[in-house]
Amino acid sequence: MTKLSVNVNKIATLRNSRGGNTPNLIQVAIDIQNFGGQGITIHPRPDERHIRYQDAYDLKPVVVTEYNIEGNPVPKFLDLVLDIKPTQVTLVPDAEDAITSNAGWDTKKHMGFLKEVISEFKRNGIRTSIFVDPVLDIIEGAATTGADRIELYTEEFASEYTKGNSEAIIPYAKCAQLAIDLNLGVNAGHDLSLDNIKFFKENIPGLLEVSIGHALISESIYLGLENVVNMYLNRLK
Ligand SMILES: CC(=O)[C@@H](O)[C@H](O)COP(=O)(O)O
Ligand SMILES: NCC(=O)COP(=O)(O)O
Repeated sequence: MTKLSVNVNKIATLRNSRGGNTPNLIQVAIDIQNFGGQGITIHPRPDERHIRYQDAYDLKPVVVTEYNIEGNPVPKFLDLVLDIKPTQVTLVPDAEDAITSNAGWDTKKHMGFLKEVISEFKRNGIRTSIFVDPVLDIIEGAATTGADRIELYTEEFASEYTKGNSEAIIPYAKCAQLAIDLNLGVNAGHDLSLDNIKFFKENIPGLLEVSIGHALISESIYLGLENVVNMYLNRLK
């Protein structure tokens, strides 16, 4: 079974655009779970342009499914995650000025650092996942870091699939199989959508979880949030 974790960054973006509390991020997270969502993902960024650090704390008591916090493990992020102790932390090597995540870890180059932060999170009972491009060497490195899971960075797949190139799935399927052979769980995310999720799910072995935000919230403008959550759940069966 593949779990759907809904990334609520875009709800925070909309809220912040007016400075008040509409839409109410906490209520949306509660509703998503009531609609069947199996997890809530946030990706706070240092400039707090969408998720604020305080949101991460406010969400903690209401996320009764899986709480996944993503981000670059700079000291402020490390402190936040160790304090909140979510179900899972996903480490993403994003630059401060990046519009959105745009690359996975070079697991060989950053091996020492990754081993250190991963062991600290694991000591605190937090499941660890690292965001990676679909490259076999990188997956081997991920296994050596001690991470529990990888999150496959799916931007390239999504963009190629939209152009009709369904073969773009091949490196992802190979990397997922290698991860399984190396005892790593497999998550995926970035630009997954109602259009590509079924094909992705059907072709990736052992897919445990997808985190989806940008497309899901955009689709909800037309189709409604409850409906869209259920459309994803149907495609992930
Ligand atoms: C790691 C990943 O792919 C997502 O967390 C994505 O980066 C969402 O972040 P933004 O909402 O800031 O684009
Ligand atoms: N980890 C990916 C995520 O949380 C959502 O990415 P996107 O759907 O907003 O591209």
